[in-house]
Amino acid sequence: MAQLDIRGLAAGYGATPVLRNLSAGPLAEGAVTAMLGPNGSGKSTLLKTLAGLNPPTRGELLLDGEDLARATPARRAERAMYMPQALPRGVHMTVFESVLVAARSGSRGAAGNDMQQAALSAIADLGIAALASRYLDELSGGQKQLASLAQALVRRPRLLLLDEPLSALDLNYQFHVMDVLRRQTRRHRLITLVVLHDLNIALRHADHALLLHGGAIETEGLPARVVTPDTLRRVYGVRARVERCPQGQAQVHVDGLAGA
Ligand SMILES: Nc1ncnc2c1ncn2[C@@H]1O[C@H](COP(=O)(O)OP(=O)(O)OP(=O)(O)O)[C@@H](O)[C@H]1O
Repeated sequence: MAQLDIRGLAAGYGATPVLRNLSAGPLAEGAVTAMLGPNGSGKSTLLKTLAGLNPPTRGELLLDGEDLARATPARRAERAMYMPQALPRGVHMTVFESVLVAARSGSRGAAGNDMQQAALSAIADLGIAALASRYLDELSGGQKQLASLAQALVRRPRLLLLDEPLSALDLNYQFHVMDVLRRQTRRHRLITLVVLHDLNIALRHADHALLLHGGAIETEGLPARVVTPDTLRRVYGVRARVERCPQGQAQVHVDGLAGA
């Protein structure tokens, strides 16, 4: 079955449980799923568990029917690519070299020229061709984030896990990156999960949304069905409206804190 199914997942840190009996999906291939929820609700923990960095204490993570929780690290690395919230520092490599290394680590026997071409086109897709020969440790925060996205996308994993990939990006790049993510997810039939705090971006660009609250899924479905005044009050504690702008796009307007 071509999809990701999360069933009865429990995970945490040492004796501290974070995710409790969490089930979500099926998340379809070719779809971008926005992972939403307040600070500390368990979004990064869920991504890290999917990436194999934080083994679950219970449950199944079925990717195309295969349980990732029981896969070897090598098999998981082949199938899933995880981009953390905090990017590695002090890597003295050019953007092009870093994307080429990522392309090689994900390739299955592709020729050298093909990988160079793939690296160049991942860099061009993200609109950072001008940065190709710059060193990663000399880039701005947003530029580094774009280079990391190029490294993630060039791998073309089955499961793409991105933790707040827009956090350092300006308005133009936020839109552009979500557009690239959607196109690549469709074209290469990826299953993409992206942690977002901007609900309007989720409404505008995601195909599906998961809303976490206290380590469990509060609700899941089409973004416009997940992001509602009711869920915003219950989960984020705000009074908000979700209204369509004149162009028809749903947008969140926060009027104040719930109870204020
Ligand atoms: N390494 C860790 N050790 C112990 N507890 C942790 C660790 N990392 C996270 N936690 C706890 O797990 C809970 C969920 O954290 P997580 O990082 O998954 O939340 P999040 O939804 O990604 O939050 P944010 O939006 O702030 O990034 C929090 O209560 C947090 O304090």
